[in-house]
Amino acid sequence: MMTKTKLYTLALIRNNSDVLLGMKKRGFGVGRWNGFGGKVHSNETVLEAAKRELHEESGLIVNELQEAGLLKFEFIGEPEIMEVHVFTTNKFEGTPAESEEMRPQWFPISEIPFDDMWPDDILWFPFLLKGQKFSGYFKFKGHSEILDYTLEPEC
Ligand SMILES: Cc1cc(-c2ccco2)c2oc(N)nc2c1
Repeated sequence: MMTKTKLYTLALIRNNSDVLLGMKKRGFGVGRWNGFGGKVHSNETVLEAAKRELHEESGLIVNELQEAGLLKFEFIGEPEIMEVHVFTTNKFEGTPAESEEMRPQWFPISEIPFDDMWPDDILWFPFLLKGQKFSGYFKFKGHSEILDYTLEPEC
């Protein structure tokens, strides 16, 4: 089967020792805490999409996002590979506000709710929190079982 890569963004906002997560209220990943992001439109760059999605989902305005990592997700039996560009910043304007998609909440980095997040997160968050860029590939069976993965720091 021919696989097709689709671009997504994911932004993790920091404020000193806290990280901003959103509870997904509907759609893909519903019921899990995650960063803010979504699909990249054909008329925008990945960076523009990351800023747009963050604003749509959290109300925050960011002028700069730094690249944090790259994650590729494959699902057994599905042709699409999700190529997720991960960004982070601690420079933002505004106060997080609930949207139709997301309910935002600040978490101390010592209390990140990994049990209620995508199962890959506990694996790559340490790189993110250390400011070490990373590149990962995860093969999922359904939405909760990782069959195998690769994950490495990228310089
Ligand atoms: C399979 C998968 C997808 C995403 C995703 C979709 C759009 C943005 O991210 C994830 O995000 C996280 N943290 N794990 C994830 C697993």
